[in-house]
Amino acid sequence: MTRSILIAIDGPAASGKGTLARRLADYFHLPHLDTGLTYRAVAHALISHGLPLDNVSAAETAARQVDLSRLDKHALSAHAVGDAASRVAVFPSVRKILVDKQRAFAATPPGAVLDGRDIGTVVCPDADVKLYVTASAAVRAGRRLRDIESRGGTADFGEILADIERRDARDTGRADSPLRPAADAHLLDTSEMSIETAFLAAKALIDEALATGNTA
Ligand SMILES: Nc1ncnc2c1ncn2[C@@H]1O[C@H](COP(=O)(O)OP(=O)(O)O)[C@@H](O)[C@H]1O
Ligand SMILES: Nc1ccn([C@@H]2O[C@H](COP(=O)(O)OP(=O)(O)O)[C@@H](O)[C@H]2O)c(=O)n1
Repeated sequence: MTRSILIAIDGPAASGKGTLARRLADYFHLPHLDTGLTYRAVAHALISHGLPLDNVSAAETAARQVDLSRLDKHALSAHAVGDAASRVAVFPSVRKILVDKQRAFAATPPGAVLDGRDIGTVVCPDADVKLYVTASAAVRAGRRLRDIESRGGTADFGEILADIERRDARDTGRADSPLRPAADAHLLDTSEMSIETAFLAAKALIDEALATGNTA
């Protein structure tokens, strides 16, 4: 019987963690969960009902209704929904509801790849391998701008950069589960890496950790 493999990937907005997580999940034949979508789904539900993002009890209700098998990446992908998600993500009661669902996903054989902000530190502290993916804020803003333009939208680089820096500050500065690398995470700065180079670097780290049993 093959053992379960759990890969935890964290990092700031537009660092490339989702792209990397999908490639690794495909390569290692593991299910993938983009945990950012769970926070986006809560924010999207509040916005759709015209409710303020600091309505904690409505956010808790929306969090309870999140169904991991029905997360609509396309509907939740807007840049503004990411910002709104980081506002509901500060509430510990909302986090607890979502983290319980994320842990259940991670605990199901044959393992999984999860990406987010607190996977290596809080959701799956016993993951086999932990990666912390970064890139400079300017590189990340450029990537997000290209994302928006590729969907036919327009945006200003300076505004996207300011949004990214504000979100970084909110995610690293919150009291509950702030964004930070786990002590045993492998750091991967993709500022100067192509998607393929980042994938090969991550795969090498994971292959080595699994072969030596020297997992995170
Ligand atoms: N190493 C890379 N080099 C260039 N572009 C990248 C790289 N990694 C990801 N991207 C692109 O940057 C954008 C953001 O990547 P994504 O994986 O969605 O980031 P995150 O999940 O961290 O928000 C996507 O358009 C993706 O194709
Ligand atoms: N595990 C996670 C994942 C996302 N989040 C929050 O949800 C927001 C949106 O996450 P995301 O991963 O979809 O954002 P992007 O990196 O795709 O821009 C983040 O800015 C965090 O505030 C979180 O707190 N914990």
